[in-house]
Amino acid sequence: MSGGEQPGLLPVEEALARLMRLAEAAPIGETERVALADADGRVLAEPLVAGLDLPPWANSAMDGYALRLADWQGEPLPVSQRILAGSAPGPLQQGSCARIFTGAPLPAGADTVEMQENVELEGDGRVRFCEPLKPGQNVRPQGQETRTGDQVLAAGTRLGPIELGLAASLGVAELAVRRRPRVAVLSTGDELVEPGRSLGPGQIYNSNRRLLIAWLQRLGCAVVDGGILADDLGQTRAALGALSDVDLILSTGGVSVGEADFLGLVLREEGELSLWKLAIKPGKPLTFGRYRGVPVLGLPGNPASTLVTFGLLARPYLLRRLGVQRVAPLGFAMPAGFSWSKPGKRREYLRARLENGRVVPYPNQSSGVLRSAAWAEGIAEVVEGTTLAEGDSLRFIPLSEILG
Ligand SMILES: Nc1nc2c(c(=O)[nH]1)N[C@H]1C(S)=C(S)[C@@H](COP(=O)(O)OP(=O)(O)OC[C@H]3O[C@@H](n4cnc5c(N)ncnc54)[C@H](O)[C@@H]3O)O[C@H]1N2
Ligand code: MOO
Ligand SMILES: [Mg+2]
Repeated sequence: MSGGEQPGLLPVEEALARLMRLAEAAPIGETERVALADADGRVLAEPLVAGLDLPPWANSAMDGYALRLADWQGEPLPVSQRILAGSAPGPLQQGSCARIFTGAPLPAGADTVEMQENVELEGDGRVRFCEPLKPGQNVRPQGQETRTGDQVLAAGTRLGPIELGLAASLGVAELAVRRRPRVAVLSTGDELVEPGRSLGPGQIYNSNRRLLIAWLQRLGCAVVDGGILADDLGQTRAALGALSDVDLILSTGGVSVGEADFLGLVLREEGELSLWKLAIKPGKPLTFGRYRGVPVLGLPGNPASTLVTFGLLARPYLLRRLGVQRVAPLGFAMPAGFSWSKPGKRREYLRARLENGRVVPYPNQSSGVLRSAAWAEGIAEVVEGTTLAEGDSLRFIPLSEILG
């Protein structure tokens, strides 16, 4: 145990490693074929193999003139044809050049293109090449990007705009993807009220439900909205037991040690518990287990704790169940714009911004303050047992890296 670890609290890396093993043991293996238009955010189930060369034929990278360099002695050349993108040119006549435009096929026999800015047109229409020419210049050869049979995307790739564009460039209209994980969202807490209704004494609005449902949908999950679950042992058992057909029950709240924290209790006493109590702030009481065989991830109820634990642990868990290999956010090192003098027992994830190239934390890091995350551009990691002076580097994980 290193100096900063707190006995009984699981280090974050160990928790993530355990969650990854649990995810690998419960893959969502079924696949379906979807149109590219419906594939954004989904996970590729089979490698994408090129069924054609890219480009499919040699073409010009510039608007200009195509010629065969070996046959050219430096003299001005007559223009024997004009080739636009989308046309199918005949072969290049010997002793001539072709007017050609960007993306147009190179005529057979031509091997070099000069851009039009570097030529002069003679009175009789012949083209004088004014600059030295290199063989093959401004030509994009057939198969330069991809050869037929190349694997361009591995199974387990998460599909986004770039991957969809790449598949389209290969003429692929449908892809085999993993089916959407079915995730039930439960918000525990007698104090919770949905927006749109008026607040009674002691009540607050349910923010976690909206936050998690929107995030899960961006992740390609099919959400089963379990609404608000009362702080009641019997109702907790019943709610968990009724969700036998989902891939994951994701709840918030009720995992600490309070007398109304029943979710953790049910898992600890009646289910199987794989992790509980992490060396992470916010997020310590994060709980993972199974209830009647269904995986249950209990996120702490404080909204910033929900955000951090979903982004750093639940999101990687779900993606790994879909076969995605690189799941943990990478972030990057940035200099601190603050100092940290008291080494913590838990790894702290500060909601922070970059200002003048330095990490600046939101002034109120209470785990109940969701506004800190709306202000923030990322999460800055202060490792347990360490101190920081201004200018020391720390990991900054942009929210954009994890939100989706
Ligand atoms: N004696 C101890 N008390 C607490 C400990 C501890 O170790 N010993 N840990 C604290 C930490 S750290 C956290 S985090 C919280 C987490 O508790 P729970 O996950 O059991 O969550 P609740 O108690 O149900 O709620 C915590 C807080 O968050 C609010 N909340 C809950 N759900 C929502 C929601 N859907 N939308 C908005 N806000 C929500 C709730 O009202 C509470 O204020 O436990 C500490 N206690
Ligand atoms: O771990 Mo709790 O999330 O600090 O507030
Ligand atoms: Mg509660």
